[in-house]
Amino acid sequence: MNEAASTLEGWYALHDFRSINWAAWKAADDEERAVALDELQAFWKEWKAVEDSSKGSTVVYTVVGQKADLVMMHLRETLEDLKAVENAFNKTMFAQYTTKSYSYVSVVELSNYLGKEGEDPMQNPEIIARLKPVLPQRQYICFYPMNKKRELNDNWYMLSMDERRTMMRSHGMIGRSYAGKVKQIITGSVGFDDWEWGVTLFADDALQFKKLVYEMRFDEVSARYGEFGSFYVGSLLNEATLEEMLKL
Ligand code: VOV
Repeated sequence: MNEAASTLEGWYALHDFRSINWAAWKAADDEERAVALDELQAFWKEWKAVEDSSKGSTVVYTVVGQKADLVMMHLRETLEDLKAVENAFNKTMFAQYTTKSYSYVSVVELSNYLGKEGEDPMQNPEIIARLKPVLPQRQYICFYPMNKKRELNDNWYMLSMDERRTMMRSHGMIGRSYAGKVKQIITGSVGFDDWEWGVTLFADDALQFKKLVYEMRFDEVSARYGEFGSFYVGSLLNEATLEEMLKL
């Protein structure tokens, strides 16, 4: 049997995409809308408290285009915690004015391709911080799921560890040239969702997503072995910008 990469897992992730039912939102009266918004703002404060107690992290972004209107990305310690936050949102008044567009379940993952020999990664605070990250509040988010191919001639999983490591090194070099411009969070979803990984990128300049993803398309690991799902892009929401977005 070929050597599997060993992986480290951190917080569980839920990307929860919702669309706003504008007809229902507009049909509600002022008081109903105010109650829904208040409840949502209170809920948001609870997410912040979870983050302050280092038990998870949440960010909320708009989604541009018709795939969804917003995405709540939650990181939590367990799948039960993720389900609880999803349920709690579903029970809010605001949720009645939304429909479910898409969701993605995964877990923050690091692989050992570029790890240092002989080092126990769990003793490295940088690794721990990457496994349980506070999600960045950059202006833009980009999310897409992906696989590595398992076709007869292009089967990632039949390559030797050395071949995969060489390609991942090249991948990492391209990624590193975007340091400070794009922050990536890779979440593994084998056994959890329809694709093998979720890729979540954060940047203050959305064009850097295009440049990075395009450049990676020429790199063997993506050019030859990458398969990609739908892309979602949007901008950061906070309590104030959410209110602005929902104002009639
Ligand atoms: C912002 C830049 C950036 C940087 C610095 C970066 C670096 C690295 C390193 C060092 C490593 C390996 C160790 C680890 O950390 O796990 C990875 C791992 C991974 N990556 Fe990456 N990646 C980036 C960015 C980045 C992008 C944009 C994509 C999407 C690919 C594309 O074509 O659209 C991606 C994918 C992945 C995946 C799916 C994995 C897991 C592969 C596996 O087989 O296990 N990644 N990645």
